[in-house]
Amino acid sequence: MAVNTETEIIYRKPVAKDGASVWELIRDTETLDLNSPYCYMLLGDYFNDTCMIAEHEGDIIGFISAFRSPRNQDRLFVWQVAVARTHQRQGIAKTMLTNLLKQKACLGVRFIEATISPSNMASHRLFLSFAEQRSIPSTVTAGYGADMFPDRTNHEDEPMFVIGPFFNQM
Ligand SMILES: CC(=O)NCC[C@H](N)C(=O)O
Repeated sequence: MAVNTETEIIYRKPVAKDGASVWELIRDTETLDLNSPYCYMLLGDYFNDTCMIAEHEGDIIGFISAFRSPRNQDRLFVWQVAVARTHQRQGIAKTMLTNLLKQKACLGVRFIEATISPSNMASHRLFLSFAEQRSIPSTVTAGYGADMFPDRTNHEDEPMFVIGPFFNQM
């Protein structure tokens, strides 16, 4: 059942104690690589300046994780974008990404990088509409091919989308 939450969503940085709930959200979306709960705690503890939570009535219903590339500070790698099935198609992912780019930690970002597998249609829509609406160029490179993953995981290709350059100031 979709929930109409136009005015009730809270957007905030994650903290370590959100790790278990984020893990459950990623698990339940069934479209992303499920990292360990420990990984999501670390993201909430050490990388939360470039991550965002969407919360509705106390439940975590959206999550975006990202970090500035250590070797190229003008690039923001967006790792995962997830929205609960009950809250999809309401612009929550777009709002999380937009809010994330407004964070001080994203000042000066000129490129967004993300790997998006062919079946991840939600992220395809998110990033391509982000680029189109701002008339920002986007390119796709090989990224991480299916052959890089262990044989029995049947993992899809993870082509790398690069959006930019764009001017991201507060
Ligand atoms: C943008 C996005 O959500 N990419 C997912 C990459 C990968 N399949 C993962 O789930 O971490």
